[in-house]
Amino acid sequence: MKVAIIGAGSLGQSIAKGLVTTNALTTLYLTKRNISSIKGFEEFDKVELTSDNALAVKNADILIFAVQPRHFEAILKDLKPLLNKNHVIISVITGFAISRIEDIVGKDRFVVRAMPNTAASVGQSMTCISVNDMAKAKVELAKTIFNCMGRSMVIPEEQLQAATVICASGIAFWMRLIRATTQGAIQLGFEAHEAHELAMQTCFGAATLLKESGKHPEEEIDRVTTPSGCTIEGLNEMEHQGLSSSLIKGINASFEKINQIKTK
Ligand SMILES: NC(=O)C1=CN([C@@H]2O[C@H](COP(=O)(O)OP(=O)(O)OC[C@H]3O[C@@H](n4cnc5c(N)ncnc54)[C@H](O)[C@@H]3O)[C@@H](O)[C@H]2O)C=CC1
Ligand SMILES: O=C(O)[C@@H]1CCC=N1
Repeated sequence: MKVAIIGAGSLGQSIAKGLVTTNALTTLYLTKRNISSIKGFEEFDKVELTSDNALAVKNADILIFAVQPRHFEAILKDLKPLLNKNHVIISVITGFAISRIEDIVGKDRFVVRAMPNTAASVGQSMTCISVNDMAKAKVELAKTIFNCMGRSMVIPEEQLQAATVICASGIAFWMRLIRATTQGAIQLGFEAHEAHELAMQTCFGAATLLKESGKHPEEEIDRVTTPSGCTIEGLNEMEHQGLSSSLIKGINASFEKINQIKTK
């Protein structure tokens, strides 16, 4: 695979970190207007850094666009003359519909819209993928790419905005929950670094329990809650204060906002 990431900013670099150790990769082009901040990637033999998008497009088969939404249209229009029928065009750009990409490159091109998250950099992204009609033949390839940096799920494009809230913004939501748990632990007497480790590893353990057992969260909750014990006391107080409700409302607010964001 020869891959180019056009726009190696925050998300583009997370994807690059997830991809760089993949054996299937022969070359990874990283483009950015000013490449001085990504020099660290030079330590990888397979990585080529350039500010020349055209060079990357000419030399790669798989193009991952990770620029800001407002820049995407102009960049794609510029590169259009260089695109050939074998290129797989992958956009990770929020809110930019496949139909808008097809309007620029044509319906006869392989177009994939994907939404990874920043945990791609540590091989733990949850990436949702949608494809145009042409790229139905490239679904396995798209999954292979994103499975290199975590797990992936193919979903209808109509659900991609919701997936962005749950999985991409979701990283921030979970961070805030971990942070709040840390604050609670400090109040109970732990040093900040200890509190952070306790919160993080407990969160990791909870997710791993569900992943490995396939159980519903309530089943695992039942195993922890001693009758009249401290867990149910804490859980009930959290619910009286609206824990589940505030999370659900936050997710809905985020979804309303993402549907208002104009990408032009
Ligand atoms: N899935 C996720 O977790 C997230 C997704 N996003 C989406 O990912 C996309 C990228 O977001 P970020 O990485 O946060 O943005 P960013 O601003 O960090 O990265 C964009 C990069 O594109 C580069 N760039 C701009 N014009 C260029 C050009 N003509 N040629 C080559 N490179 C160019 C910029 O120098 C910058 O490094 C956005 O569309 C955003 O909506 C953003 C944050 C999180
Ligand atoms: O906050 C945002 O709007 C973008 C989309 C998902 C993550 N970051």
